[in-house]
Amino acid sequence: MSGKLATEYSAWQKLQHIYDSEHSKLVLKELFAQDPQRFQKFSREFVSPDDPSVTFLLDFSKNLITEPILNTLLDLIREAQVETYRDKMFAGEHINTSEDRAVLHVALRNFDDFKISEAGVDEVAKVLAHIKEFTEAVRSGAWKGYTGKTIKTIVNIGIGGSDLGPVMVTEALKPYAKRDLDAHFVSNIDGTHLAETLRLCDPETTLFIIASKTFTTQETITNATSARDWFLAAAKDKAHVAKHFVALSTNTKAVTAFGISEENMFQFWDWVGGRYSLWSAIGLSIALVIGYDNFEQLLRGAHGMDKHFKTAPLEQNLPVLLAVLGIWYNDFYGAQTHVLLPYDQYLHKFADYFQQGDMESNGKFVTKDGRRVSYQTGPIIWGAAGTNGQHSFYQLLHQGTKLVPADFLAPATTHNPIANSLHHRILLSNFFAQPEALAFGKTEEEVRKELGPNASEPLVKSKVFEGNRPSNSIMFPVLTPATLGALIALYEHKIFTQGVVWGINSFDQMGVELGKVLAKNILAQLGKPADVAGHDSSTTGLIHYYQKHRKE
Ligand SMILES: O=P(O)(O)OC[C@H]1O[C@@H](O)[C@@H](O)[C@@H](O)[C@@H]1O
Repeated sequence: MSGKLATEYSAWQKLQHIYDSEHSKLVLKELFAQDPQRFQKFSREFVSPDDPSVTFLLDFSKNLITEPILNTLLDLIREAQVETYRDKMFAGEHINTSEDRAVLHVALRNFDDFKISEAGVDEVAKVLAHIKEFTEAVRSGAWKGYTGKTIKTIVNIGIGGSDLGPVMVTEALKPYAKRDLDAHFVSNIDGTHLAETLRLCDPETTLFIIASKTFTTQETITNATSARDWFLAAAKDKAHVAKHFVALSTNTKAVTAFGISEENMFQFWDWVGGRYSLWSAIGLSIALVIGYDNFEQLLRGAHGMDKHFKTAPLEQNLPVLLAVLGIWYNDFYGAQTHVLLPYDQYLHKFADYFQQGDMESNGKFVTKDGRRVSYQTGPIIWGAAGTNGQHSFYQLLHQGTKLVPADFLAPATTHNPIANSLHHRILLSNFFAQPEALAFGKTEEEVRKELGPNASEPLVKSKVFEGNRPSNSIMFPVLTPATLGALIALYEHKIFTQGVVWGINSFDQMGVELGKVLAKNILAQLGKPADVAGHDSSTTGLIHYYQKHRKE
């Protein structure tokens, strides 16, 4: 990010030239046939520098690249000074320029390796100790509710980054969960979300965790207030709130104004972005569910990836490799989306999580110095856990008209080896088969041979798979807290790397503000038709329809 538009880098121009002159010749079937070493050349094994059990394989050989293309993509990384900006991030420089903030989620999982001087970094260990002490008290039953009973249910109330990370990780690490502690997550302002959750809760045994970096988010504060009203309807005395409500926030003033005392508040800092905050106090619900030691393992796993990202040479650097492959398709092939396909039911929220992680970070059309980009920035992220997607949207992946680069992820060992691991073998056979089918397809000739001479032309054509559809495959031995931490950090740093190349600020989210302001204005006008003013005819018509038909 040298103040240049990405298109101004000479490596970018070279890549455009390569794409224009060579892309029709980049055929996976041929590339594999020509080079028996292709898998060896284009796969890397990550072994955490901190813990050799944290390891995974990235196979990126089924991508539309050659060695010269990869080298040119890495030249782009050099020219955009990604390593310099990476080091600035790790050093605590204020690389979030629009908000004048450091970007230090890496400091939340640092365990003393990197020296970072930024206010608050020296308090990380203290907050972790608070999380440890509190989670142990709740999990052991020492923490009692207002009638002396132990906590059986936790309800995290938060939205966006104060929800998606805890939801994704508690789902992913269920094998490590305390099964007699129910965890619920309420995010939507739709009263249905809270009402249906409260049906499952007993005020005497429920702990509410109010998670909000700003503690001003309309949805969260409204849900928290209604939850407190529900609680007080049973508990009567406001003094009991202290045993049933804790807050995770950077805003002490608003937390205490809400009625939660400072000792029940878990602090974090403005240098933790919402979508990078599961490592902070926002992870309290994770620590409650899986226990503090496992939560720390998650952090340590991420730290191992941080070290790798910071020190590994570019051609070995996994986040960098994923980033350049994404740029190749996004900016040269014109792919609009990127699909995340974990073959692990425990990772069924992984794509939802990185929808915010990636799209809120890199969905931007203005560079850091205010120029309109002339190229594509962040892709649309989507996905679902395998094999479900195969019976739904994979048709388009295989035979649609769009190029959809895919990441397949799977553990070699399942936590649930039922039927002698038959389920897992079937799952993995699909995990191996799908990238193979995408890459190599099925020719017309093969279809004809299969159908015989009497097959109709349309039938033959409809059964052809053109192939040449790229994917990455990531395999790991087993989904442990540390492995998950490393995987999340892998994608975080991929997003960072792409943001630097595109010249955008990956760490603000100005695009979420306009809708909030308009909604606030409209809320004040919902009373009667005469109050509805200042809108276009469509918006006015919609509000009038609501006013005519509502029954409250
Ligand atoms: O944690 P709080 O402050 O409630 O924010 C919750 C979410 O709000 C949204 O508008 C975005 O800005 C997200 O990045 C953020 O995670």
